[in-house]
Amino acid sequence: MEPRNEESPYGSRTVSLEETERPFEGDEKSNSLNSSLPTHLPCHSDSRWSDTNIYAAAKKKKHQSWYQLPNGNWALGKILSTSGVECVISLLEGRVLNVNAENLLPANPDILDGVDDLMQLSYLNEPSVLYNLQYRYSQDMIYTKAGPVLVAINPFKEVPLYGNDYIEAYRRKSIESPHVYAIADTAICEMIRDEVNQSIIISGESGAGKTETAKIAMQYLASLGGGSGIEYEILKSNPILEAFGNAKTSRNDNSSRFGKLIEIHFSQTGKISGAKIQTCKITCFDHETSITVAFLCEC
Ligand SMILES: Nc1ncnc2c1ncn2[C@@H]1O[C@H](COP(=O)(O)OP(=O)(O)OP(=O)(O)O)[C@@H](O)[C@H]1O
Repeated sequence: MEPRNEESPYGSRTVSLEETERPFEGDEKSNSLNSSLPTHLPCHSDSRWSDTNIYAAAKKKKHQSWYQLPNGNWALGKILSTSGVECVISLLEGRVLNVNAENLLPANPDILDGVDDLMQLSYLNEPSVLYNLQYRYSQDMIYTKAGPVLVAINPFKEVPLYGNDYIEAYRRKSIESPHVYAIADTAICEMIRDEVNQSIIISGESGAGKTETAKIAMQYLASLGGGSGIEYEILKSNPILEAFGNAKTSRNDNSSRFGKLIEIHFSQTGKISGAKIQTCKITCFDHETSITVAFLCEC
C-alpha cells in the first residue's frame, strides 16, 4: 500500500462525528470490510475522481456510500439526508453520523458484488475495489481482472484452481474466470498469431506470491509440451534455484533473494524449445523487497 496522500481530501481533514440514538434498519451488504481494511488507504483528490462525488451519486439513486472513519477504515452506510455539505449517514454497524459529504464515496449496487473484472464496477473508487477483492477472496476466488491486468491475492492455503483439468479447460477456453492460466494462454496465442515476443510481468511486495504465480504460469506453458522433455527441465530448475537463492525472512519463509528473468523459447509450432534464466540482485527498502519476475516468451 502506498503511503497516505497528505493532499487528499480524506487525509488531513478533521472529521466531526455526531452520533445519535437513531436505530439502524439493516442492509444487505456485509460490514465485515470495515475492520479488515487497511488503515492507511491511498486517496485521490484528482479531478478524475470528481464524478464519484457523493452529491451526484446520492441524487441519481439512493446508493449506499463508503465513509472513511478517522482511523482510515472504510465503513458502509446509507445516506439518510443531505443538507449543504453535510450528510446524515447510517452505518451498517448501527451508528448514525453527521458527516462532511466530501468524506463519502459512492458504493456500487449489490448486483455488482464480486464482479470478475474491476472495470465492470460503476464506481471505481478505492473502497469499492477493496470490497470487491475481499468479497471474491472470501469465496476462494483469488484472481480478479482489472482490464488487461490480473490481480492475484495470496490465499496462503491450497485452493482448488490448478492442475491438468483446469489447464485443459483454459486451453479449450471453456472457463472464462480470471486466472494465471488465462494470462499465459493469451500470451501464447498472441505470440503465435502475431509472431511477436510476449512478456508477463509479475510484481508485488515480498510474500505476495510472485514466485508461486510464476511457477503456475510456467506449469501452464510446460503443459504445451516441448517434445524432448525440456519443459520439465525448466520446471525442475525452480527448486534448485530456490535452494541457492531463497531464505526465510519476517515476511516470507521462502523469500527469493534475487530477481528472475526467465526467457522461454518456442518453436514455430508453439512447442517449448529452450529457456534461459537470468538472476539479478534485488534492492531492499526497509527490509521489504518488491521484485519483478518477468517472463519473455520468444518465438
Ligand atoms: N497461489 C497460491 N496458492 C497457495 N499458496 C500460495 C500461493 N501463492 C503464494 N502462496 C503462499 O505464499 C508464500 C509466499 O509466496 P511467494 O514466495 O511466491 O512470494 P513472493 O512474492 O515471491 O515473495 P518474495 O518477494 O519474498 O520472494 C508461498 O510460500 C506459499 O505458501
